[in-house]
Amino acid sequence: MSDPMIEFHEVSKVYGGLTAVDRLELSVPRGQITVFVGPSGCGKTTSLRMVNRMVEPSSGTITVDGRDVASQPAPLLRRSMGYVMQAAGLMPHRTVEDNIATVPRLNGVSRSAARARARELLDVVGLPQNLGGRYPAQLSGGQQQRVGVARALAADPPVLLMDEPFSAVDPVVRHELQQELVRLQRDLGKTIVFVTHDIDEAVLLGDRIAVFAVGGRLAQVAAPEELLRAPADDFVSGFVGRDRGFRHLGFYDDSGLPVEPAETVRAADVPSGRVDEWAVALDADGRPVGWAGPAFPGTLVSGGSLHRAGSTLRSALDAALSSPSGRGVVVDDAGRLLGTVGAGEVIAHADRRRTESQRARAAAVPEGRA
Ligand SMILES: Nc1ncnc2c1ncn2[C@@H]1O[C@H](COP(=O)(O)OP(=O)(O)OP(=O)(O)O)[C@@H](O)[C@H]1O
Repeated sequence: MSDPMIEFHEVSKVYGGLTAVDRLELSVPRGQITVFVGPSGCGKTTSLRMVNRMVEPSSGTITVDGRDVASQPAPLLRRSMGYVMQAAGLMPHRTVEDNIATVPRLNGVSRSAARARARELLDVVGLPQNLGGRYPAQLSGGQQQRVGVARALAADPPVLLMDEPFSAVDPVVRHELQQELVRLQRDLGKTIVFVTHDIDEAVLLGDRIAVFAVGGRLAQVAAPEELLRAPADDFVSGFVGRDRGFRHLGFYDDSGLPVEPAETVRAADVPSGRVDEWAVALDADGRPVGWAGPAFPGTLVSGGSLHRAGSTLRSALDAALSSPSGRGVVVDDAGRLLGTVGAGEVIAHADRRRTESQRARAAAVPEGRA
């Protein structure tokens, strides 16, 4: 690894007779998101907490930016890294602004400067400034998690440790928070270690994924694409799941995927009209709002998911499979209809892409190593 930010050398943690983390050897690259994933009780949280000395290792060493964490006072070390946990962990009797300002205040920043920074950070995490004067209980779960992220960023630490930060919010908000984290990471270039037990979240967020197995053993570290393509052993392939082939479609964009022109009908005409074949119903701006079908005269049938041109084959296949007509609806960035795709075409295309990438990999392997 060219530029590690955090390194675990032979790190173990034993509680009584139980090995929570077993001789962990791992490098976390600078400026990327590394995800620790694995089933419950396999040592992910313990490994994360040893980085900022919330938990002390039984043996081994951990370095951050080349310095042994054991050589630094634990309270200072903790303040030098952002930490976000599942329940946001906000102080209930302090306003949002004061919660965010906590670490800068501990670091000696004046109250007014710390509050100004807090207001700036509300913006960074996508919250309106007027929430700054509220108390945590007056926010939704998703808003509280955003405040938790803002608080972790307040002292501009190079490292963010995140322990299942989005697991308590509903799936829609969770997806929003995940997208935001990817954006933040791109903009701020932090080194992020993110714990989850959800392989989908790991694949979505991780530049690299470390899969932990029961007994605190590191089973595999790899980029998401490699993890799905070549799980190291039965445990990893079982954990990444039977539908890993389907997930893999998320790594191919839709370039070259043939999009067919679609029959269309104006949504306003559907109630009276009859159609001979499936037609996409469009609003006045050319945006799909459903389907008209021969077996459903006069009815606007709700559509499936929409596939935005340029996104992945996974999204294209989902659009096709969720569509009442069997044709996935493809739209442009403004949400206007471009055409349709069928599931068979997506799969045939995925097959072509896979063959191409296998050929490219084979060509890249030095002679004698294939
Ligand atoms: N303070 C503690 N005292 C004793 N045992 C502990 C302590 N903290 C964790 N353990 C044990 O160590 C093992 C690893 O726990 P850890 O919380 O790191 O797992 P995890 O992978 O993060 O699990 P989860 O996904 O459920 O949070 C578990 O068996 C747990 O019961």
